[in-house]
Parts: sequence; structure tokens; C-alpha cells
Amino acid sequence: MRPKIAAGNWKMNGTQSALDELDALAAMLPGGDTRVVICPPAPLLIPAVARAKGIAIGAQDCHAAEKGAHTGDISAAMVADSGAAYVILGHSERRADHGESDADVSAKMQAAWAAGLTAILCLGESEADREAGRTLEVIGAQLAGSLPDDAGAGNTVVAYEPIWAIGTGKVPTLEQIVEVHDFLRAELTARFGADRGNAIALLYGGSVKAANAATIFEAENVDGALVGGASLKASDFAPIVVALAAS
Ligand SMILES: O=C[C@H](O)COP(=O)(O)O
Repeated sequence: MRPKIAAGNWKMNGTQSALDELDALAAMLPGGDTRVVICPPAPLLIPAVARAKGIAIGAQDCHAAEKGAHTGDISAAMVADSGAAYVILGHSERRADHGESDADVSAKMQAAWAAGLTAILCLGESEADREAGRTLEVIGAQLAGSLPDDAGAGNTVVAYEPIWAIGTGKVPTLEQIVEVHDFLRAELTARFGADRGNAIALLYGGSVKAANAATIFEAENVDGALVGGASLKASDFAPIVVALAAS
């Protein structure tokens, strides 16, 4: 059985006072085995780990190299040393802002695994790709190019995030979400076999809110969500966790 995972990506938002939201969130969680992950900015990783109760902490990126002359970057080992358990990799904002290729992301995945982290690998098509009917082709290529061969449930979560849905309030139809998630499941089982491919959790991300979460979680191959804006406030994020737990 796959885990249910509600992950919040704070992106470049929040200073130390934002950690109060972790206390508030912990008090609103439904219990049970739904996993909750918050990925704050890097300077907040260590205090977030110290504050979080029943909430796992993740980073938003790591470098592929173990150490060295990479000013401003953090290694996977540093993320793990902070006490974080997860790292988001290949987010479309990093692919766009920092020119990260599938090969770059693949190398980061290896580094994350070597440090004992679970990687949340992000994939998603642009609006132009979707309008051109290239959604599955683009996502299939990203999955093949950025997910190394040693992927499994213990080290990888895959998040489908259509770029046009991120922070826009535009959400794909349930049919569109089902189509992509079923495609990803089929790709994973074809590549890794049924046991391994069926065990990897698939998240949806892009304008998930309390109001649309329950509908999105109806899809069989949606095992949770990667939430941006609505993860910043516990009062917005907790209802999404509750909807996932009830799904
Ligand atoms: O990583 C999270 C996604 O980019 C979704 O962001 P959003 O929920 O603000 O649309």
C-alpha cells in the first residue's frame, strides 16, 4: 500500500517567525498514517526540525556534488545533517530560474539518495506543451531523464505539477489529472516492474486548495499533494491534510 503524503513547499517565503505555523499545523493534524512534510527555505531547516511535531521537514533543492566550491549551494549531506528527511528536486521554478536539465536533476537524485534522503521529483508540462498535445510526451521524457534506475518507494516520490497550474488558480480537470497520473504509474511499472512501480507515491501539485483537494484525491493514482501557496498558513494547509486522510 502506498503512503498518503501532504507536502508543503514554502518556496522563498518565511523567516523564523513563520515557524509558529508548524506548531499551529501540528495541533490541527488529523492523526493516522498520512505523512505531512513541510519544505521551508534552507535557513529554516534546522529550527524547523527542532520545532516540528509529527511533521517531516524537507529541503527545496540540493547540489549534486558532495562538497566543494559551489557558493550559495547546499549539499544533500548538509540537508540530511539538518535532520530533514526529504528534498524537492527538479521543481519547474528551479528548471526555469537555474536552467536545471533532466541530467542535472538525475545527478541530484543520486546525491539525495546517497545522503539517505527521500527525493520529491517534480515533473510538469508548460501551457504551450499542453496546447500542442505534447503533455505525456514531455512528462515521459522528464521522468526517463531525471529518475535514476535505483528509484523505489523508500527513496522517491514523484510530483506532477503542470507549470500553468502553479500559483495561477488554474487547476486541470480531474480527467486531465487522472490521465497524467495513470500514465506515470504505467511508466513506473513498465520500467521497474509491478511491485516497485506501484509502490512509488505520486503527488499532484498546482493550485491545490482546501476547496479542490477532496476532488483531486479521488483519483486512484493521486497519493497526495505538493502544495505551494496554501501550505504557508496552517489554517489553509490543515484542511488539505484532512481531505487526504479522509480519501
Ligand atoms: O511546489 C509547489 C507547487 O509549485 C504548487 O504551488 P501552488 O500550490 O502555489 O500552485
